Amino acid sequence: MGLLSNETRLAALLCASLALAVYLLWRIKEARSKRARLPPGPKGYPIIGNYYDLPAEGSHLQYSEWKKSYGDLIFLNILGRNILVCNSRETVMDILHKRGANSADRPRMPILERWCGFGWAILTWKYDGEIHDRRKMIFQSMNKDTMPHYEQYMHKEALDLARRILATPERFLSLIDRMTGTTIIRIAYGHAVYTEHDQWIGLVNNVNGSFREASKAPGTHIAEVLPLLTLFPAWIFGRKEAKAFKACYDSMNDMVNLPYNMAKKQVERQEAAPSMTRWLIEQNMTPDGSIANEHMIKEITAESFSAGADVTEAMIKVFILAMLVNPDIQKKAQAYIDAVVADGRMPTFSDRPLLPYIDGILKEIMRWKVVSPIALPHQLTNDEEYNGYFIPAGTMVVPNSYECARDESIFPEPEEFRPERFTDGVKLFTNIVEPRDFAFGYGRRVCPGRQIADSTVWITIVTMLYVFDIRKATSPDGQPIEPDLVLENSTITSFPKPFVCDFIPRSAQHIEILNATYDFVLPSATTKPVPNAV
Ligand code: HEM
Repeated sequence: MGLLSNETRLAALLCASLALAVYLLWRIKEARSKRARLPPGPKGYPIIGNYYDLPAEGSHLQYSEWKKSYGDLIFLNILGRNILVCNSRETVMDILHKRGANSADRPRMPILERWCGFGWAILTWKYDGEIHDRRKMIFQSMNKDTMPHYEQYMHKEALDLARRILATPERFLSLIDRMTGTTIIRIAYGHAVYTEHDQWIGLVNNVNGSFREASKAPGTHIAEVLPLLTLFPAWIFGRKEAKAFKACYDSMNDMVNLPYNMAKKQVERQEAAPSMTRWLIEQNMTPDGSIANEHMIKEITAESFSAGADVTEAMIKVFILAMLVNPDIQKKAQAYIDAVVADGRMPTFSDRPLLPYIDGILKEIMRWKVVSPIALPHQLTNDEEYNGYFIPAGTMVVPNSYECARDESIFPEPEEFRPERFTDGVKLFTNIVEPRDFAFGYGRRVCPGRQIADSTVWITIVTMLYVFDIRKATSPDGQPIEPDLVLENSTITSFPKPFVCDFIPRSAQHIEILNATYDFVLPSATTKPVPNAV
């Protein structure tokens, strides 16, 4: 016989059941109340949620449209994944900057990681473990000792671009594409690209080409809906699919290993030009001659190489578009440059403080057409309460940078290209929102390459404006050809659609000075890719 009577046992059982029922009711009520406190958003369908509400590309346009109905915060659910869209500068800053400790993760990108071989790139990682060391390494490799070398590379490549455009102006789009690649290759590895068919450029092309193929493969679309499938090898979709993903995987692998191994050999032979790789190897060299953290060094240099070129290219093309449709601004910028270089030389980085109007143009390029319109998604680590709303842990946070740049209360008539928002030509205004704050992403995941990107675009702008009048091309019947100002959206980066224009050298003297400057900057790089233009 037990110590408790049957009545007592029954009473205890009843009490426990009651407590459990109360607890369950409370949980259900709380879940309901939390659900009721989710931010508003389009209703969606059972299971698939808002899957069909979003276009495959250019989702920022739909978010901006929804802002009219739902406001600054929009909550979506796509196939079970919660998504919070921050549709104003205030909400972006509050969630991604002020609450940055809780919003620094990334959603998993299993297709990129497992099938495309991109798992080594920090942009696919959660915000823990080695990512801190890697981001620190990138920042540290851009320091006061290395930046002057990188600036010389940027300057040389900008001059080289101007000379190539002089020689074959009709190829200006592909030349800009090439130049942003060669600049970052030089910064990352110290390698100067001279020939058209350089193997290093080939590596980037292989990666881009195979990645495009893999993204188009039906398996990718199916796995987007059912990410668990990425736990299996890609050949479950057949031989063709497996081949596409393998090509992607192999090209990513090559990009991590081949340039690094070549640069490392040059460092060992003490023949390496300054670069991120050289600097990081030297900093991590141990007394026994081995390199500490070598896997990190080769992966972050490869990531800089792959992450930097496309977006910089898009920004420079936006600059050309802006000049085409704003000839008065172009003239004004040239007048400022001419006043600073009146002694018959080209502008250099040391002129930057004297040329606030060029910085005004650069800021307006970042604002006018945001080339990373939704940056990269972040993810909440824990539940979040914001303005009375409940946002569950694991929610993917999408900043609508495009909308931030079009806030009429800050930037009246946002469609207009107007550097005067930021400068009177004598100084830069300090009381206006800084477009870099939305062009390069947010909080703890802000772009670690932004200083390089900013300087590359600045020196390119000032060089192009010094050498050329950029004008609309004319059709055979003599009419100016209007460029399409609407950007073409891909998943992450938006690009100007292919367009034509004329590059008219400003005078024979400008060309002479260009050629002389080209010979003067980094004179040790003697192999000349283009004969002196006349
Ligand atoms: C105009 C050129 C560039 C633009 C507009 C740009 C923009 C961005 C944006 C919007 C992000 C996402 C930030 C976020 O998650 O909130 C990002 C991330 C990143 N960018 Fe850039 N970027 C540029 C150039 C570069 C360059 C030159 C490098 C390398 C030297 C670079 C390396 C990276 C890396 C490694 C990340 C991932 C950071 C992380 O996930 O923690 N970017 N960039």
